[in-house]
Amino acid sequence: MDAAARDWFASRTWQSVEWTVADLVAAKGSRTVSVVLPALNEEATVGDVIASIRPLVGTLVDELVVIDSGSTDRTVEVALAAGARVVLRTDVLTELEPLPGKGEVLWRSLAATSGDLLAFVDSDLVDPDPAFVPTLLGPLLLQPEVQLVKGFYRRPLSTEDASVGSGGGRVTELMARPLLSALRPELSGIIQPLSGEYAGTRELLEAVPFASGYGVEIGLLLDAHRLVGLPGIAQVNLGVRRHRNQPLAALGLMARQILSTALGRCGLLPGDTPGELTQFVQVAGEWLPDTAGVHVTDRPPMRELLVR
Ligand SMILES: O=c1ccn([C@@H]2O[C@H](COP(=O)(O)OP(=O)(O)O)[C@@H](O)[C@H]2O)c(=O)[nH]1
Ligand SMILES: O=C(O)[C@@H](COP(=O)(O)O)O[C@H]1O[C@H](CO)[C@@H](O)[C@H](O)[C@H]1O
Repeated sequence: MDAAARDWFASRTWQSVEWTVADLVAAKGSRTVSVVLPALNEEATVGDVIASIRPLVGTLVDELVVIDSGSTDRTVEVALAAGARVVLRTDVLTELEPLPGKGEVLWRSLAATSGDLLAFVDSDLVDPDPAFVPTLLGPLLLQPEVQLVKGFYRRPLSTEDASVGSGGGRVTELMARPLLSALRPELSGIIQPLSGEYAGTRELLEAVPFASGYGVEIGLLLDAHRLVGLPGIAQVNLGVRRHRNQPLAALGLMARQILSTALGRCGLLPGDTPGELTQFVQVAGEWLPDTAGVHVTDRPPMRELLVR
């Protein structure tokens, strides 16, 4: 392991946490916390994810927001019934036509919320752990230098025994981790670089661009490293994380978006370069090409748009 990564791993990894919610509320002082759940057609799971966080609202958490990504199912209704505030991507920055993608709604969530600190939690989690948010917020509230906290966990695939499985994080293991080891070995100590559960300061999150698609996590990690260095980044053990696993072909498209963003952030590919991915499907015994466009736009740092 890269020497800097090894030193960072030793000093900024919490394998277990000693703080309580009460400790964090005391440390929070006048700072405010927004929890944001990006959601695209998550009617089956968003209610439970909200329920796992809602007891913190009013103490550790000041606002719990589902940012909807154009759902066509009952995500909005379920989220409202579960007690979250729901913001449609067209409700905010209305002058900008929404782009498709997870990063787009996370970027828009900065304009829809006011917390000094933000925590992002995916809406497709299965058996979400109420400790996720307090564990993520700990280093931000207790370590002044830290501006980005990534969660890590054992990730069973939905087809595996949840008590021992670890087959999840397929894009992480097969693409993101090898890519970071090649291009940014200092970040090779990050256990889950793509984890969808992470927290950051508004100061950092409004200072960096957001990749509009699935490249948002790798882009934020690379930009955080560029702006605040390893001392500004921490990682916390969240235990076990299960979610709805997409099929391999969908993860191929996700990986292609992540690759575009990472190569752009590392100066190896001009940003916003349109691309495509050709995959193959078998139809009546024949293998046929299936080509999809991959054009992931970066949204600019929010602070360039918002006059506070
Ligand atoms: O265009 C999108 C794609 C995804 N998501 C949300 O982002 C989270 C992670 O997306 P997904 O589950 O598709 O990725 P995976 O976890 O499979 O890597 C989930 O809450 C999705 O509902 C979103 O809001 N907009
Ligand atoms: O980590 C991964 O490899 C992918 C796919 O996970 P699985 O193989 O379905 O467990 O999931 C993550 O990647 C996305 C892109 O960064 C994030 O947006 C998701 O939140 C995260 O679950």
